[in-house]
Amino acid sequence: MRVNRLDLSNFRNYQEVSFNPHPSINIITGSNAQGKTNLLESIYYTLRGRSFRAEKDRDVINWKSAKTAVNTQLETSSGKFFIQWSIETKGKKLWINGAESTRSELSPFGVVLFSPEDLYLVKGSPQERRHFLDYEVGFLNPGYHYTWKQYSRVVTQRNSLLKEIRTRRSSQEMLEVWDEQLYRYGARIIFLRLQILAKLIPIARKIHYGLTGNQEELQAKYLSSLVLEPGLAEDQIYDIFARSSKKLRNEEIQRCQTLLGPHRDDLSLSINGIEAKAFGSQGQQRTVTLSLKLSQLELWHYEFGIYPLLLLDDVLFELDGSRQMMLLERIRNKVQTFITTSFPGGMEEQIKDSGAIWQVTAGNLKLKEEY
Ligand SMILES: Nc1ncnc2c1ncn2[C@@H]1O[C@H](COP(=O)(O)OP(=O)(O)OP(=O)(O)O)[C@@H](O)[C@H]1O
Repeated sequence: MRVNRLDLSNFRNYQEVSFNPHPSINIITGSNAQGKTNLLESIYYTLRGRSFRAEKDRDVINWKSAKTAVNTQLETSSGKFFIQWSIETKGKKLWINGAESTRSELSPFGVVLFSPEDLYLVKGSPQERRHFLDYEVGFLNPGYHYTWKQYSRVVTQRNSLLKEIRTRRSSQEMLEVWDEQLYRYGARIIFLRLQILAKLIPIARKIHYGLTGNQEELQAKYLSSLVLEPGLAEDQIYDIFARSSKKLRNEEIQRCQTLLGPHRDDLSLSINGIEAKAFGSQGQQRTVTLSLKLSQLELWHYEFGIYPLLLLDDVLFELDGSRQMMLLERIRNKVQTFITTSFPGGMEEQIKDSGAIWQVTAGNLKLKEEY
């Protein structure tokens, strides 16, 4: 899958810009605050229908304008697609090949982003790792998001009810209704997460081993708030969830909180048997994140037969030379990649025959060198 052309009109600090990226590696360079990340953001927006950093859609509209347009010509193994976004303060619209469409119709088009914030995947709270499981790999199963939304709703409602039972001494009868839904959606989420991880982890381990010159072994394990043995079916997880939850009923009422379930789970990540969060160096944590991100690419390819786009925002050059080389070898002529950096020194040699360097200056983009 690749972007053949991107036209931006009043997107962040770009007024009118056309970009015909290289089919393989694109290095976007320039001083600070020139628009490198904004360019990546526009590509991400095209494919996900939201920004990876703006809280509100209107933030991406150029300050001097009332609306922005992002038009992208995309090519995949199933054909050519023209994706148009029009974003205004009052709302946004999407057209795919001229027909008004919804965001969910973008699901066949994949994009994997690695930005500095993603380092929290290793060093952040369990919530960051659950976010990875729910938003970044959950999409591989079409029913995942629906189940996850239903589950979140049930947890919120159940927590309010627990509070009511405690403060107003209401009857516990209503809890039964929510409990059944909690176990059903919860067991499904855990089951799907385990299924996805069973595919993702072996790929990530292999990539990590390669990126570290066969020096480091990555271990990743799902940490559930329930006591689960390997290989359980969904209804077995349901039963364990129900049994364990009933034992905690009184404590849940006292604390007004649902204490068990996938919203309390985590993913443990270690390198050569040592916990990456507490003991990994910055470079090691970065490599673990990169291995997980690259395994997303491979998993997507395995499931759908095409590689998504890869966006690396300010992260490649924090890796040492050999890890950079290994990364570029993996993606060269296979994955269309966009890499931002203020220091492209030495890249010319590495992207030989397979990339281009672009210069961004105050919202203007120009081809610096093509290889
Ligand atoms: N809605 C907007 N309209 C106009 N300009 C904007 C808008 N939002 C952000 N900017 C400006 O865009 C500029 C470039 O931002 P961007 O984050 O892309 O920089 P960058 O080149 O990636 O820099 P760095 O190397 O520091 O990460 C900033 O100076 C910012 O003020």
